[in-house]
Amino acid sequence: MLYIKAPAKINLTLDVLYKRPDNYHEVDMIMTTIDLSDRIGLEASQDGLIKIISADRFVPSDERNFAYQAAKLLQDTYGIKEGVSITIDKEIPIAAGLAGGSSDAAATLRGLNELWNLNLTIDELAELGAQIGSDVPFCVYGGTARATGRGEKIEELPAPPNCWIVLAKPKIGVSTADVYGGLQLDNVAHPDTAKAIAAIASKDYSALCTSLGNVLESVTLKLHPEVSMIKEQMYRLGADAVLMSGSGPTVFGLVDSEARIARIYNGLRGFCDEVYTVRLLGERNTLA
Ligand SMILES: C[C@@](CO)(OP(=O)(O)O)[C@H](O)COP(=O)(O)OP(=O)(O)OC[C@H]1O[C@@H](n2ccc(N)nc2=O)[C@H](O)[C@@H]1O
Ligand SMILES: Nc1ncnc2c1ncn2[C@@H]1O[C@H](COP(=O)(O)OP(=O)(O)O)[C@@H](O)[C@H]1O
Repeated sequence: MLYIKAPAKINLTLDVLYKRPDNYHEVDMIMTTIDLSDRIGLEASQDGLIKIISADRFVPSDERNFAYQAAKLLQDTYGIKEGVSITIDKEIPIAAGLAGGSSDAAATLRGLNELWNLNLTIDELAELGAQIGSDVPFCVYGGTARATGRGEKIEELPAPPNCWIVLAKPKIGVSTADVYGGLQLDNVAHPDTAKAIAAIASKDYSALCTSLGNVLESVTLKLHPEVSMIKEQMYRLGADAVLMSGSGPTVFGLVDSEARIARIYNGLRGFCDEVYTVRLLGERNTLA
């Protein structure tokens, strides 16, 4: 069995420029991976079948699973006759704005490249991944990147300044399509992406904290007031900066002192079931 880590991402910035004729939105965002990961196990089989095994009943076990789609795409594109059993140990909350499904697909692409001896480059894997979802190319590379286009054009960035991340996920699932669909671009505050990139380049933690922004908050916070409540609570408990990740509803806070982490974590546990303290991974994935 080959095991691969599939880390979650957060969006440090998420700007939407305009709606495109293909119904996607042109985005400009900074994403970075965190050490909250699913674990993907891959076992080759000779029957040609793709099987999904997961103890989590919310993980689709058929062709709706993005990891299934990744394996099928490789089989169809390269005429692979082998099959694979894909075991997904789910740690990343589902439909949370953390790209769990996309990361499972990306890890499956990286792992099957090795298991099926395909010898594809990481750029080729990322290009294939774009056929599965807009966040998959970023997840193939991992690390920290600016993503443009519909999210599939990836430009590597250096690791952000060292800090802790507190994540809190309210008990609601959010549909990415619904959130983009509800966006009204004439009345949103756009993040300063260039300032955030400069802050990352110079490892300036304070400047990074003041340059976070996500235009999708304008939609999700209106639909789900509990997300605003969690943001306020995180600020009150002492986080240096707080933002919703992706289309939500997960909220993350940046903290640069270990001493404050326990207070924020414990304070949030009072009224939110799913709270995590994680580190930024910063650097890119190795190929497998
Ligand atoms: C918002 C973000 C930010 O990282 O993440 P999540 O909240 O999903 O984690 C992404 O843009 C989500 O990417 P992903 O979840 O891969 O989306 P896709 O499967 O490609 O698209 C789902 C739907 O979202 C909308 N969509 C997605 C990407 C984009 N640039 N414009 C869009 O309008 C489209 O309606 C599309 O049909
Ligand atoms: N491997 C997978 N893990 C989780 N969800 C998956 C997976 N494959 C497909 N999905 C579907 O993708 C949807 C979005 O899930 P996810 O990727 O976790 O969230 P998000 O798009 O908010 O980052 C879910 O509703 C789920 O049914």
